[in-house]
Amino acid sequence: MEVGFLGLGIMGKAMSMNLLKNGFKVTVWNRTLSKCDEVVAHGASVGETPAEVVKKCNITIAILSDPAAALSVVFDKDGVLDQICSGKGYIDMSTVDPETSCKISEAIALKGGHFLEAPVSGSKQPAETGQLVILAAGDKALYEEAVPAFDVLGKKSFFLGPVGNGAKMKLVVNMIMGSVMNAFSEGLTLAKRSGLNPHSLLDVLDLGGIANPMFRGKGPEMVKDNYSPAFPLKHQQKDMRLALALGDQNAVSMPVAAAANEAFKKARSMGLGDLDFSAVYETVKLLKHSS
Ligand SMILES: NC(=O)C1=CN([C@@H]2O[C@H](COP(=O)(O)OP(=O)(O)OC[C@H]3O[C@@H](n4cnc5c(N)ncnc54)[C@H](OP(=O)(O)O)[C@@H]3O)[C@@H](O)[C@H]2O)C=CC1
Ligand SMILES: O=CCCC(=O)O
Repeated sequence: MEVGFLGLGIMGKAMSMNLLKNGFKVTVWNRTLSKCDEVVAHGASVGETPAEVVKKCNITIAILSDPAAALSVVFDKDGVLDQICSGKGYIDMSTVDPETSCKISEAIALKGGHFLEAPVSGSKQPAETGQLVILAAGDKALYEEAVPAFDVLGKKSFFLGPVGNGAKMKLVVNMIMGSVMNAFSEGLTLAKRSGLNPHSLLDVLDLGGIANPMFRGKGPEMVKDNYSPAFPLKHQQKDMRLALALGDQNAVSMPVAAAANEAFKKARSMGLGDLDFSAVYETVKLLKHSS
């Protein structure tokens, strides 16, 4: 199977390499073209523009930073819309808001093409090992056609119905994750400030009812102040912002998520946006004792 792949950031690079490893023919494009070199060394071809990739491949996957990037790659000159047509499918795996997905879907349908949104749960390591959770919605026939690729990229795929439902599910999940990360940061700080060993806290948490892979994976690194990026903090803050907008639209009061969003904004203002989202811990540590 031949697929196009747009966007070779942390996720896109790992996912396209994984497709190559599993025998797919892959043609890649990235805004900064030099980032294609490593995947090309592993057998990928390069397209000079998104349009060139779509022209060559019947299915093109994208995973880009945010709604502005997702829209630009489709609508700008030499973008996806230039070449999408009947018989071709476009799958956007970026985390965006439902409105962005719907806008892309409508434009592609007008050209006779097929669209699926398919944001993912899971981060750099699950992307490298094909253990993502795929939250697809939109064109069911395209979903079925993409299952062989999804089976390589993920451990489980969900088809959630009409376009927008994948984006909504992803935003709800990441809203919860961002709020939990803030509570975890406060807990680690409280443990340390009150004289406890933070490693003991991690051991206790890992044996209880709120044990989870995030505490297990990120906790020891946070204690070492290591925020090497798997999921960049700027993207987590984008997801909180988009989830809060979804809350506005649905009149859902979300004070916990709103406070978490403020902490991620604070972290961005401290220049931590390109670090892992666990660097929000630094905003809690920053608050000094008042007595
Ligand atoms: N990292 C993670 O753990 C996860 C991330 N996600 C989501 O996946 C998406 C990608 O994340 P990740 O790989 O971490 O992000 P990165 O920041 O590592 O990569 C972002 C990608 O988007 C491209 N890009 C940014 N702006 C534009 C633009 N205007 N036009 C074209 N391309 C653009 C970048 O190109 P260039 O190289 O030129 O800058 C790069 O390829 C995001 O929506 C994120 O929320 C979802 C699950 C997990
Ligand atoms: O969107 C990013 C999700 C990161 C994760 O699930 O660990």
